[in-house]
Amino acid sequence: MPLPKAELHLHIEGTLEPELAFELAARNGVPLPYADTGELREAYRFEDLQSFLNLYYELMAVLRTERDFEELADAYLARAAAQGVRHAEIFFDPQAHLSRGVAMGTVVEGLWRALGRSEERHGVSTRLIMCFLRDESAESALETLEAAKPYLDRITGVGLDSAEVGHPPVKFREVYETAAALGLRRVAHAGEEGPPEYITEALDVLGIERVDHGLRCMEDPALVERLVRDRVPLTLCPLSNVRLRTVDTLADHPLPAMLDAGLLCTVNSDDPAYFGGYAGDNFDALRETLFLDEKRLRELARNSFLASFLEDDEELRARYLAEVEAYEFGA
Ligand SMILES: Nc1ncnc2[nH]cnc12
Ligand SMILES: [Zn+2]
Repeated sequence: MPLPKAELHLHIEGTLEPELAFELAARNGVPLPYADTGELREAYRFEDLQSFLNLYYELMAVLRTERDFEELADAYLARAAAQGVRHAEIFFDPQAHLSRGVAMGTVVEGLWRALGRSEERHGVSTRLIMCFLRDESAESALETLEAAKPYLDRITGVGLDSAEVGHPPVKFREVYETAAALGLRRVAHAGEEGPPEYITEALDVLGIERVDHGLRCMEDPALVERLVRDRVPLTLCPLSNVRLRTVDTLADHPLPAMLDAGLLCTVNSDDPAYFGGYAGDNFDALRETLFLDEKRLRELARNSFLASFLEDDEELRARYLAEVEAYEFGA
């Protein structure tokens, strides 16, 4: 039985496996510039975040109907459950669909068909987090939030993703203020490729409650001290960092140093179809390469539930935390 965990940094569009991409391409009559899944997999060699994003946005063209989004989410939930994920807070990128003529309702209702029955079917509770693309304008983000208003009962929070460098958090001050006034939780990618100042700005200006990635905080000791003091969770994605060359190798990953510094770190898969593994694969890789012991692995699992947005169901959080404490490694 795998270690119970929550996944807090997962782009649903990044769970599109090559096989499903080809199936949806055929069903929807969308041409793909790859002969087969093998040739597509060959394209999964990334130089940096942008080279990955180019493929990520290209392949999304196959997602067109509610049924497509439902099947995408259902496939992810099945895989995640098999790797011990008990709770998933799932990002989606509506602007990448709206710009292709796919309506907000198609995306949210499609995802909801899978999420709404996930506890029953997969034993995984879920939340949805709507991300704004930071390389799009602030006006576009505001329009996206407006378009999401009829679906806010299904959306727990907002996030910020896509190309980071050159797109500082301050650009999105207004949309985050509006989101907060609507009662939405706030997270943002910061310090993945961008400098530690973006993390500070996202905390100060956007009022984020969790930092997605946050890797580069280690360059700023005062920021680390603040994150430790305020117990701000970081959603790290180790296999993603290796594939996008944010770290040279997994052995060089700062996660052990971050835990030693007292940071509230969690481990997540980001875009598992592209980066070589789901949540459990990330845990396994850390255990094998960074020699994390049982105490550390349990800490990471505990952190994932502590950092989750389960304030609306503390009983469920307590149940998950009890599962983590009772977990027997090797059993
Ligand atoms: N790792 C990542 N960073 C920024 N934007 C993303 N969109 C999907 N994955 C992402
Ligand atoms: Zn991400």
